[in-house]
Amino acid sequence: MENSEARDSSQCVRVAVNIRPLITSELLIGCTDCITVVPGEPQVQIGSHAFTYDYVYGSTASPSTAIYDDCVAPLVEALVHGYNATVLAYGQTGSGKTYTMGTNYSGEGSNSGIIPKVMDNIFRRVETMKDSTEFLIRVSFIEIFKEEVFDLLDANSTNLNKGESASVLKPVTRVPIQIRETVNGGITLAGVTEPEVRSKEEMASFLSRGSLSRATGSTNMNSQSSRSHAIFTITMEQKKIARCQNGVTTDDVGDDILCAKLHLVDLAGSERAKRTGADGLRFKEGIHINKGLLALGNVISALGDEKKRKEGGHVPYRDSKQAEDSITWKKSIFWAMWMTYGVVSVHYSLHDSLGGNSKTVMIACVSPADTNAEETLNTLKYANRARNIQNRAVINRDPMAAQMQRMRSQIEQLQAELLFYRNDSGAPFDELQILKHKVTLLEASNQELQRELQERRLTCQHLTQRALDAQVEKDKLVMKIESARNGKSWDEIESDSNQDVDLLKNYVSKIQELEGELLRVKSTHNSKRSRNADSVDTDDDGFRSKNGLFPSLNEFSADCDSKVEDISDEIEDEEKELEHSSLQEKLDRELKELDKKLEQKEAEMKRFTGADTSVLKQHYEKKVLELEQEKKILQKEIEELRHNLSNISSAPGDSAQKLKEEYLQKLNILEAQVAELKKKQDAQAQLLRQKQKSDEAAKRLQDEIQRIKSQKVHLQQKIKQESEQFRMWKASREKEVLQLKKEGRRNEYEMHKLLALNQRQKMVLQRKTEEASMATKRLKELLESRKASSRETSGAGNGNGLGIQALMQAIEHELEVTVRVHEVRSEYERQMEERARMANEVARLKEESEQANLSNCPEMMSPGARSSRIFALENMLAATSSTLVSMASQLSEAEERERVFSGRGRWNQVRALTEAKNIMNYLFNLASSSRCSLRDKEVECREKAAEIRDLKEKVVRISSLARQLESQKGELIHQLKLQRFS
Ligand SMILES: Nc1ncnc2c1ncn2[C@@H]1O[C@H](COP(=O)(O)OP(=O)(O)OP(=O)(O)O)[C@@H](O)[C@H]1O
Repeated sequence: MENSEARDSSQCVRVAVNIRPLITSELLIGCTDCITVVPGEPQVQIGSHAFTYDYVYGSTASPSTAIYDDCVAPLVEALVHGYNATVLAYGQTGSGKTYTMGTNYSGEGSNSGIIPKVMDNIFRRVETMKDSTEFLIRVSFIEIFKEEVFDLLDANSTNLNKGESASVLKPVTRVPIQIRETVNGGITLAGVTEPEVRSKEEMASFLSRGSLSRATGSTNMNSQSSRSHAIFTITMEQKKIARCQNGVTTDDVGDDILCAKLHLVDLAGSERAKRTGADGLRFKEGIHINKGLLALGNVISALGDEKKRKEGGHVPYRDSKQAEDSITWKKSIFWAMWMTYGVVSVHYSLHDSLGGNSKTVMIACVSPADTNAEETLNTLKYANRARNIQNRAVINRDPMAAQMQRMRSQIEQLQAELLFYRNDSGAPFDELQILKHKVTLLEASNQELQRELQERRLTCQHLTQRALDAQVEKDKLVMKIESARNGKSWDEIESDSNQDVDLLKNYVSKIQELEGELLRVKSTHNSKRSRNADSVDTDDDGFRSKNGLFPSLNEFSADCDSKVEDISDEIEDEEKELEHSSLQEKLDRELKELDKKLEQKEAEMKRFTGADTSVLKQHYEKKVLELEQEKKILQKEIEELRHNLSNISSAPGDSAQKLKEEYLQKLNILEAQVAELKKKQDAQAQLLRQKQKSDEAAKRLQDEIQRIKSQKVHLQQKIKQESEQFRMWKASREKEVLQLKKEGRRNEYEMHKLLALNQRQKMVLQRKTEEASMATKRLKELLESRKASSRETSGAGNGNGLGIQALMQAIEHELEVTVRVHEVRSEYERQMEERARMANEVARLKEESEQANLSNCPEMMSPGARSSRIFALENMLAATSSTLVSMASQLSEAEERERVFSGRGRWNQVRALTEAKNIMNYLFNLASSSRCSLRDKEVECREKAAEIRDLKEKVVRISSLARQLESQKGELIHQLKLQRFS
């Protein structure tokens, strides 16, 4: 069970890079941002180096506030599940480690930083789980200061009272904690204060108490520099609460006790004494800090080296060979830290093996300033190596509880097996079988789905490729047709097309890119246009890709934005003109329509007014009257006839009868005439009504014509107004353009002047850069040759004559390299000083210009001259930046090789080289400080040499004298002997 857990949770150390913004002190000396973050990728670039991490924050990547959610929250979750976890902030001094970790917590309200958020999250989790789990939470807060461990929560040895300045340390009153080795190879910190905490507030009070006690000091690079490595540890023990069911305590939760630790580490920052301006106590602290960090770097290197990891190579947990061999290991704090605090805390049984029982996140904090490029590069390299460290986090159970758990699961397994062998078809076994079967089925279907997915992916790729090929093929054919039309022979076409295939492919992809860009520009244009003028018909179909294959159409890369901005002015003008012309068109169209309507209405009107309606009316009315009178006369006649008829009918006789008939006939005729007249009268009345109606219609028509006419006038006015507005706009625009052209000419002249100045300055800069690059090139060569010679040395080795010769050669190389490094570094520092001077001048000039603007006082320098000077200086500042970064890169490489070289364990060689280097450094110091005394010494030496020459001459004379005396003596002895014989 634990093994599988261990395998599951095996993972690399995750690394996040946090780039803080440029701070005021950096901006004041003209620093620029030298780190680029690849958009959308966790990748950073500095100079020619590029690194990829798990996360990158700041400098336009994700905001730093997201660090907690992305990197730390999962670790808090892991802690609750029983895993050890570590968050480690690493980086140069002043790079923002304390800010990021929130280690300088000073109470409520200061909630920025990781630790306050961790506290909050832990207690929220505890609150949600308190019904089912019992928690015991403890905290400890220690610092490693000058290779000693101090307890920041120990009330007796706390070196500071609240409010006391951090820089007034009283180390005498603090007693370091003893580091003890445990039986199983681990180490413990004896008697460290580990109080239990029950609430977030309680935990926060311990954090702020420890923060106040932490050793801090002021340096040139950070006014509140942490001088120690601080580790805030939260230990969480948890046990499931047993529940009572029907009066019986259920046993299913077991005796599982989980105990895990979360270490929040804020390391002291690496520093260069020269840049921090550290001396005395600070300088010594700096040495300790750097020494510890170097050891840490070596551990990270070794752990991140895959080859070493596979071979089970040596990991220098302790900072030197001697430390590993002797009991001084206690002083090697990094070993202690790594081992105890889980960052890479090894499986104790494997002692020096690689990886640790912890889920670890390293936050590499960097400053983006180019003055810090060298240190930033070193931090990025270390962070990159740390990514390769493999940890194997396991759930930390109480050993006894874990044993019990193991035994319990073993019993369960045995019981299941027993049931199986007895062929007992009990329900739980059946259930188990069913579940097993289900799992198998699900696994099979999962596999099937994955296979299908894979196939689909392949098909998709295949289809995309085919579509691309088809496009190429189509273009090829179009080209062939074109060539055939141009009268080329078939062979020529064939050979041309073979040559053109690659070209075509390139073009297709190029077109693809360009279309993407065009579409993007077009879409921006369209969106603007649609916002500004609804009536404008867009014709963007032509710009739309005819081929849906190209995914690049959807990619709107950021670099297009700038182009769009550049042409947006032009587009605006075009838009305005388009808008105007389309409006004019629209109004013209409307006007034409009105004219047409008017014509129609007028034609209709004419039809009405064609005949003289009043005459017609009079005529009809007259006619009606006449008919009326005629009718009356006829009716009167009828009346008379009726009367006569009645008279006659009463008279007897034939004649009366005849008259009666005659009258009756006449009456009938008259009545028919009256009926006829009545009909005519009705028709006339009908005509009159119709006439009235048409009059009304004519009136309406007249009104409408009137309305249309007024509309037309209104429209004409509008057109006139619009044209006038457009004319005015165009005039103002032309005026503007003229002004801009004038200004442009002036600027061009100014620019020519500046360019000439810039050219001159560039030449100076180029010369300087060339000098610098020559130096760095030479350094590179030397580093290369040193690498080669170190290989030779290791090949020859073993103390024989050749080995010694090679060693001597290596030492010589080493010395030469040291000299070059020294030269490059002084050039680097000189450049930085120069840059700071330029930045000061720029700031001064800007301030002067502001003051001149405000007070209107006579200026010391003309504005043109000042702005050209500022421009030139800013150009030079920008140019220096890249030189600085490249030099920093060379220096970092030199340092890196040095580290690798010294990390190889060839102690004799290293010692010899170190001594030689010490002598070299000593000589450098001596040379710079006592050139005058050397001259005196030279004079003295010359005098002494003259003395020696005199003495030598004397000696020669004396010895010849002595020889003469000797021969005289011999002669005398000879004569004496002869005399004696004679
Ligand atoms: N993300 C950030 N945003 C704004 N300012 C920041 C940020 N990170 C750091 N700073 C500022 O940078 C300065 C240095 O930060 P900090 O003290 O955290 O650095 P450090 O790496 O802990 O340094 P040292 O190793 O010397 O202790 C502080 O003034 C801090 O306010």
